[in-house]
Amino acid sequence: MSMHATAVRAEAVGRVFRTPAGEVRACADVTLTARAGELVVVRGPSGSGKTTLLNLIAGLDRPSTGRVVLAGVDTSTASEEQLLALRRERVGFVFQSFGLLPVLTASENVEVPLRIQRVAAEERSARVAEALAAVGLDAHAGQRPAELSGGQQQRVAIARALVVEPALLIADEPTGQLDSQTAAAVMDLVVDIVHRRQIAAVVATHDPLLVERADRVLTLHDGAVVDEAVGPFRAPLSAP
Ligand SMILES: Nc1ncnc2c1ncn2[C@@H]1O[C@H](COP(=O)(O)OP(=O)(O)OP(=O)(O)O)[C@@H](O)[C@H]1O
Repeated sequence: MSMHATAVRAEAVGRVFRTPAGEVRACADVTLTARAGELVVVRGPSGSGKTTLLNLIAGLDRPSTGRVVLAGVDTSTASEEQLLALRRERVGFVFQSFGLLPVLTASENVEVPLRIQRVAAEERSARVAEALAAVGLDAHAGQRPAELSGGQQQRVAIARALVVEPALLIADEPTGQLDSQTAAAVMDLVVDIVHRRQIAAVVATHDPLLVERADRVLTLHDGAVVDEAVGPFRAPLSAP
């Protein structure tokens, strides 16, 4: 993959939900591109459509209008099987609630996506060890989620997202349950991983520290982009 490969592109995407109370336009005419090594932050008040947009670009949901091209595949015309494979192999997910399985150890949690992909045992253990080391948790591999701090649990979730070597990392309020100091450490880790591994990341967050580090910030209101800003820390394209 080249340095600036497009991991996902949403083109004039809309999503309408039909409810007993009528139609809800959760996403309206949103265009967004996330390239390898880029951190895109999506922010906006509660109900502004952040989760809806993340679901669309991650291939968990399909748009009502417009299109999403994820790892080169148009999600509107892809089959359910293709979408499932795309999500498993190309997308890493991190959620506010961590989503770890409580009976499994940290390394077993990280191993789950590789088991689903039927990766051989020897390769699995090498990749799990590498992913846990990348998030600084090698010493905690045998501990269950309840035996880890919130920040450590979120780092396990990040390792689980990374172990598939995704083109796209999707994170929905990843630091929402963490105290500010732990949140800052987790955000540093995410930013470092995005840049070092050249993964495209789209993160829904209110956290000003992450907004500050973003390459692009989209602000949503009632499903529509009301502001789009280029981050101050983006390296100039023609750096000497
Ligand atoms: N499956 C659904 N069916 C009907 N309406 C939905 C559905 N999913 C979301 N909505 C509506 O779409 C709008 C956007 O919701 P969404 O969850 O995307 O917002 P959000 O910005 O992620 O909010 P929060 O910050 O509170 O998580 C809301 O009005 C919500 O009620």
